[in-house]
Amino acid sequence: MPSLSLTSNNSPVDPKKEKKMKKKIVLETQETDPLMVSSKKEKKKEKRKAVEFDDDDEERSETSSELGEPVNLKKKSKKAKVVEEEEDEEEVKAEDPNAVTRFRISEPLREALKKRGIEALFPIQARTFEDILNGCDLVGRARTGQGKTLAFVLPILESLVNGPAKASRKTGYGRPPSVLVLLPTRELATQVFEDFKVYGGAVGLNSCCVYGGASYQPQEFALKRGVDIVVGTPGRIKDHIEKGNIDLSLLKFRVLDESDEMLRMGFVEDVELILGKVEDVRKVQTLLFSATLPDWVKNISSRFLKPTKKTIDLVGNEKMKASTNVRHIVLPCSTAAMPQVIPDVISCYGSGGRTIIFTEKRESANELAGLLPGARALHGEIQQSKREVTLSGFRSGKFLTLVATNVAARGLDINDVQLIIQCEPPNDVEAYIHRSGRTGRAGNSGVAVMLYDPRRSNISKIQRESGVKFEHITAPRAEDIAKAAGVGAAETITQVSDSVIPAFKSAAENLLSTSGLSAVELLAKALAKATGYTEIKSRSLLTSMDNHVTLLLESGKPIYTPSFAFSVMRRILPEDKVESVTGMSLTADGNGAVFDVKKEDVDTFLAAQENAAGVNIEVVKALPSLQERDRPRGRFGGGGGGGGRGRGGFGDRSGGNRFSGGRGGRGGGFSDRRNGSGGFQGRNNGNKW
Ligand SMILES: Nc1ncnc2c1ncn2[C@@H]1O[C@H](COP(=O)(O)OP(=O)(O)OP(=O)(O)O)[C@@H](O)[C@H]1O
Repeated sequence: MPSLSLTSNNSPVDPKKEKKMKKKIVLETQETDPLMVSSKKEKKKEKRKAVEFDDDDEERSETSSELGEPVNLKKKSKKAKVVEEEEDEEEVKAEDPNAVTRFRISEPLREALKKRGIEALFPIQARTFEDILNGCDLVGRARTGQGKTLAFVLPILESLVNGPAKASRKTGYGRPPSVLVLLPTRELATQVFEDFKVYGGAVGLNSCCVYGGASYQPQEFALKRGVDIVVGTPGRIKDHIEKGNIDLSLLKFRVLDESDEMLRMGFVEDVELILGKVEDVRKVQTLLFSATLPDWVKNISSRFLKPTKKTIDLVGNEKMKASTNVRHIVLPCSTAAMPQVIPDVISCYGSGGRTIIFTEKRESANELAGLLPGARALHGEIQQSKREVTLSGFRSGKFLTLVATNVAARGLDINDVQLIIQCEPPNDVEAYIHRSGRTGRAGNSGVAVMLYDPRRSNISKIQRESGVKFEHITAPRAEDIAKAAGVGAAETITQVSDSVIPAFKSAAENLLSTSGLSAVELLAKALAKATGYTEIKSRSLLTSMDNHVTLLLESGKPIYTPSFAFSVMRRILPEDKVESVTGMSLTADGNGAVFDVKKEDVDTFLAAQENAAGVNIEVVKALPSLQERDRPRGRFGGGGGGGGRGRGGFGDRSGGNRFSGGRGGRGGGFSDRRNGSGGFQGRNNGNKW
């Protein structure tokens, strides 16, 4: 039974309810004031008063009791302690300059935020809130995962229900939208729509999401019925405008999220057409957000935003443009080695959470998803309904590895993504920043591993432009993975019931007496077998290929070309052995060449140096710095081979140019319109997501 206290009119009130009422009054007072409502001192005073009032009441009721005064007093001091603790906690929250209570955010929105565990705004939200609510056009930039979505969702909603946009906003059946949000991908549109649904719903505003690949009818229906917020991809929105389903005459806000991607992808015309439908631009507020804002986007943005626009750039000239919550790692790996290396990278760096693997091409995504146990592919060629099922399965944890093209690079916010693997460095730094930013979100940490061809990859360019200082590692060694597996297996063995011992004891004794191995050695073998190991494969440092070893060749004079290295080897080794060499790369100092040979050929190569004076061949213990070349001939395979044989230095003989390609800059595809045949078809060139 809750204890009752007496109010001034002596009617009994549940103290919990009373406290809530008092709290509400305090919040309401705050709402009437603009930003930081009452000063800290005033707040303290108010609270102190409230507590004193509580105490008085309790004292009155306590003293009116005839029994057990000491008990009651004890109770009171405990309660007072709790109140004090609560007060301290609230003070800490209130002291946070970004506490939600310090902004002009109304009660229902605050409650909705609280339900999702949000009590303070992130810096980009805090820095842009007032400007947006006051009606400014704004360009906002913050690193990935820093909460840019709520940075526009919250002030827009607040403006519509309590702010400047309220007066002229239409309500009722068939109302035209007040807000239009454009995003580059369907998945992202759905995600942002979810936020508008939750927070907009809390203040009585409704939203709808329109994108290609989905049926027109339900979208038309929702638009005709009347909606406050429309979220979608440019192609389908343009279609709806042309069909007369979207009337922008009373639009109050237009938002370009991931603006650089939308404009870069050849959407400039669509976006311009859509934005151009607004007759009186003075009445519309335009907001533009992204983690990356190349200069050319800034220039274009001046066409869409008013000259008085504000720019809040939390990255600015800081060297590091990518997420600072992410460990950025690079690992040399050939295409052929990926199916073996990727599972090991996941076991070493995935922390048991979700992993997203990025490939450049759809076929590579399919192929890799087929090779990795429990992985699914996501790209633009997959039917929309299947794309949605795949993404929701990944979000809900039905499977933990998603192999995706750039369709998943932007904006996607998926819980517990611990690891990002990029199968090759992307062509532009923005793609690196966004892909690696799918982990390490909202203050959490994560790991991004990028696989690369040490001779051709533009790692130093990405490093320079993103400000990331890459950590260089080699593929997890089989010994390390086996060791970790052995520890786990040893634990499970102790859990095996003793009841099995009699059945296996005589076989064990027999083995011990005949094998010539010690008990420990035999047990080690048993653990290996239990974890699926029958041998430990050596892995090349250069290409990460199993059962390959990386060797260094020096000839006593500079080695300027791979052909020269091959010609040196031809003098001392049989042709078939020279032919079997893969991954030929020149060292950065110009004095040597590194390459991979099969494990069983190592001795032949090491012995061959005896045949020529001045030639040195040795096993590489740590990969030296290598010369980087541009990638004119596509990645993995094609060119680069020695001796004019045209064989790929990185030896992807099986798949030709599978992981090659890249995006053709502007005009690369994405078209989620008309035929509904997959949203990322290149319009102007072959950018196949
Ligand atoms: N004030 C906040 N407090 C706690 N969590 C928040 C807050 N604001 C946003 N979040 C959470 O942070 C995560 C990242 O937010 P969001 O997706 O908006 O980031 P972003 O900056 O748009 O990232 P990207 O550049 O990758 O698109 C989301 O899960 C979101 O719910």
